[in-house]
Amino acid sequence: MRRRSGSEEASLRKEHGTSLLQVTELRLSFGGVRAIDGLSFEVGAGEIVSVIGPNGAGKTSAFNCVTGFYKPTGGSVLLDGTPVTGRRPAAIAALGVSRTFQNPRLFGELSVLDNVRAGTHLWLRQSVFDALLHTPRYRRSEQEATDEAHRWLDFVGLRGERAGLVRNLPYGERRRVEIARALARRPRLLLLDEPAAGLNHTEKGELLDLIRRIRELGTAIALIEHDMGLVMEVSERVVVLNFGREIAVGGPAEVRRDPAVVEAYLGRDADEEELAAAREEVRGGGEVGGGGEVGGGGSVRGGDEARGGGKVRGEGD
Ligand SMILES: Nc1ncnc2c1ncn2[C@@H]1O[C@H](COP(=O)(O)OP(=O)(O)OP(=O)(O)O)[C@@H](O)[C@H]1O
Repeated sequence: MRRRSGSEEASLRKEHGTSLLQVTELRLSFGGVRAIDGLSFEVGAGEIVSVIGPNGAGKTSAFNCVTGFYKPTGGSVLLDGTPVTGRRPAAIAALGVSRTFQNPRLFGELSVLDNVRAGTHLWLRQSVFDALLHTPRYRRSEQEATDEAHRWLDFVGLRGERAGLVRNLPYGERRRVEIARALARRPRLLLLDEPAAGLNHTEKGELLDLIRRIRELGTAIALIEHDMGLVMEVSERVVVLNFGREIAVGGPAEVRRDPAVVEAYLGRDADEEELAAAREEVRGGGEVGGGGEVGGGGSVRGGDEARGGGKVRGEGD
């Protein structure tokens, strides 16, 4: 088990400036289940941080607390020093936090383009008066939204038809649209929840390139991912969770050597052969997609759906 020392914290700040996202002693319970149990981690401005851990470790719950979809039962979330703990998703999005979901949540009955245009409404300045009367200002801002949506679709490399319904796109393309919509919100911090799930080898390579290009824009990225090849390749820091707590943090090379990480993925009763296999998986094979899915360990699978207990919110809440 490894915790950051005070001097490590200080050098982290020096390297990345004041943390863009600072999560401290976060707690979240669903009835008797402690989904998050005193979790602390940070993301610096422009940094790529991966959050990994076995199924049920609390990764998605942590993202849901950061983005306001779940209301934590304790602890704090600071964004650029401003407390946002327990605020609503729309308020947190307006402060520059954007996200994607484990299963893309798009408006299936809208076109590809309109899905991305929806992201621009966070910053478009339109009054009800402009919209009702279709004033020149309204028409200009609508054109601006369309142009920007096209730019983001170019940026993510969308191959499919933009005027058609988003639900007719193949899965991998829908994932791109969801990232384009998140980017259209012009975030300072982008949270990606398992963006490589369901992608083929080529698509994973393209995702790796896309994540790097997003970061070049100055956007910080927090990434939940089971594909260890991708995690090891793209992350500057990796935070490892188990049972709702951080059990290790460090650079990819450091984390994959950490015995606590291998054990978390496999459980305590593993024999030598299983441990060797798990080490290999955590290592990720050095190439994108090379590590396959890392699972095992924690046995409960989470998800986005409310199953009672803690306070859960929807986006429009
Ligand atoms: N809405 C909910 N209601 C009840 N329990 C929940 C809810 N969301 C998550 N949990 C529980 O909280 C714990 C953490 O789940 P979470 O989905 O955050 O884990 P995860 O690390 O993201 O897992 P995975 O890698 O499988 O997505 C699990 O025990 C899960 O069953």
